[in-house]
Amino acid sequence: IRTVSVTGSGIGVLGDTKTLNLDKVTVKIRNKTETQYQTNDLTRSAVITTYTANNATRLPGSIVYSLSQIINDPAAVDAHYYAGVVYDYYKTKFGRNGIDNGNMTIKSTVHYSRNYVNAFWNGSQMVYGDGDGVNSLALSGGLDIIAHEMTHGVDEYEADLIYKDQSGALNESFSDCFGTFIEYFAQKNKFDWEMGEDVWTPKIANDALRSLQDPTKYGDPAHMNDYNYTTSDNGGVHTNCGIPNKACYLIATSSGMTIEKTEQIYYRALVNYLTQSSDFKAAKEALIQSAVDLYGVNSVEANAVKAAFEAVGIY
Ligand SMILES: CCCCC[C@H](S)C(=O)N[C@@H](Cc1ccccc1)C(=O)N[C@@H](C)C(=O)O
Ligand SMILES: [Ca+2]
Ligand SMILES: [Ca+2]
Ligand SMILES: [Zn+2]
Repeated sequence: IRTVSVTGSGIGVLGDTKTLNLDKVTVKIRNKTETQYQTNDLTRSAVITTYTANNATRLPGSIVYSLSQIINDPAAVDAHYYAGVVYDYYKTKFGRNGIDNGNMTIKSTVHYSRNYVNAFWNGSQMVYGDGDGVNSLALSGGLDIIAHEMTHGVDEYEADLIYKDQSGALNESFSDCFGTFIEYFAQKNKFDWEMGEDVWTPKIANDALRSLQDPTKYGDPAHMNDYNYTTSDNGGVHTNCGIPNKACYLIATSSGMTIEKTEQIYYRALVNYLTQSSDFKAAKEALIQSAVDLYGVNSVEANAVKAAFEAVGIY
């Protein structure tokens, strides 16, 4: 087997052409050799490998490859390309070496199951469904979704927030916040405070799965008074995240604040202060302390964090 890094391309879920870093491998199949261009990106300090489950559920499945430098699998094209974008974000903004800060291989699997309208981090890798064409297109087509999933990986090596009730809603919220920060970093022209909009309900315009700016737009709470006490969805982690999500939006859009300052505060809290059992109040304290560390006691930044969490009912 001989491998060498080459540049290829492919069309993404939304029909756009993306340049891809591929691995040109000569394999022996019985008594003949075949040259494969595999979705294995060796150009960064962390290897990025993209697999297909071929609509089954065994993980990671098989590496996506082509006999030419064109990858003819839109879901794989976007999963492969956007994983690199998210790696570059964490490296550029915080000097972080990928998911574990040790340049572990970044693995994604696309075409998981059938008509699967979801995506997840399974503790070791990212997994994406194809959607069902009505509720969503293939989920790897949304950069904010990929950033959401890869941030779960980062969380696992840092705070490792328990995926239940308030710590679980925080876990979801940090993934939504960094999903939004990363969309701003990479696609300022497509930046918004909503989640999944690029692939959500192809037949309906201007909608998304969640909004950080106005969680109530999609039926999620934006204040502690409306916290959903439920046992479903691990204590409503995908709805109650609206409360810290709203706080994040308020922080970033407060006077004197920027997304660049907000993401530094959030990253420092995730790495230095949050723990597995942190609840919303602990998150408020962690984020205020992070802002104090970075910008000073009683700073505009620290006060913006305090005011935002109080505005959503967390004192
Ligand atoms: C087995 C199901 C596991 C769901 C948990 C994953 S991390 C998750 O939160 N997935 C995101 C995907 C996403 C993200 C942003 C925008 C759109 C969709 C999620 O929010 N899933 C929703 C649909 C859910 O599981 O309720
Ligand atoms: Ca978005
Ligand atoms: Ca839509
Ligand atoms: Zn999630």
